Amino acid sequence: SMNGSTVKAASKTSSNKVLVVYYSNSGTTEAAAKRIQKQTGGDLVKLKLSPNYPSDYNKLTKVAKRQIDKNIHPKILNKIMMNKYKTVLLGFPTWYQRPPMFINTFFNKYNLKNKTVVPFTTSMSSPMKVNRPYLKKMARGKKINLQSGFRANSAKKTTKYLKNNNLMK
Ligand SMILES: Cc1cc2nc3c(=O)[nH]c(=O)nc-3n(C[C@H](O)[C@H](O)[C@H](O)COP(=O)(O)O)c2cc1C
Repeated sequence: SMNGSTVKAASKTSSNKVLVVYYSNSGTTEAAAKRIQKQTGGDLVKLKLSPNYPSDYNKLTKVAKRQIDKNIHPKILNKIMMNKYKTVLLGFPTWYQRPPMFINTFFNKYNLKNKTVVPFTTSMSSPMKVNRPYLKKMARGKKINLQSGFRANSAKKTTKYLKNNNLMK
């Protein structure tokens, strides 16, 4: 039947599960990811990187800049069973007007074919859209349903995006 309980049961099958996967250095993206996890009812995974980034701001800026200049893709150590998920919310801080270089690794390491990937970022002021050309390039040719995503600094705007995109649990 098409009653509400049938629809609800169907939405809980494992292939419809949401993954919220993120990296955060100073905690802003982490706070956003935890809010998004609660709102979507998804699984939460923090990326473990090798080498790990320094927390000291000046050191971090140097390491992050060098990775861009040398096209370094840091290792991601997490094993993630991607086949469990249909939708992947991918969170990262915006660094130098673009995604950090481990996001390249993310798109290469995991099989995201036929999945919806919803990027979200936190930043001092840069909008999500500065990241888009880079993300589009990373997703190219992989049959990924890449969404425009959102800047997650504002809880209100996050809620609005999740509602508009039918991602609330
Ligand atoms: C290396 C580096 C580069 C950054 N570049 C930008 C930038 O281009 N635009 C911006 O608005 N904020 C920039 N920021 C600020 C971070 O995006 C912002 O503080 C973010 O919320 C940090 O997330 P986190 O606390 O999860 O690590 C930069 C910060 C760092 C450390």
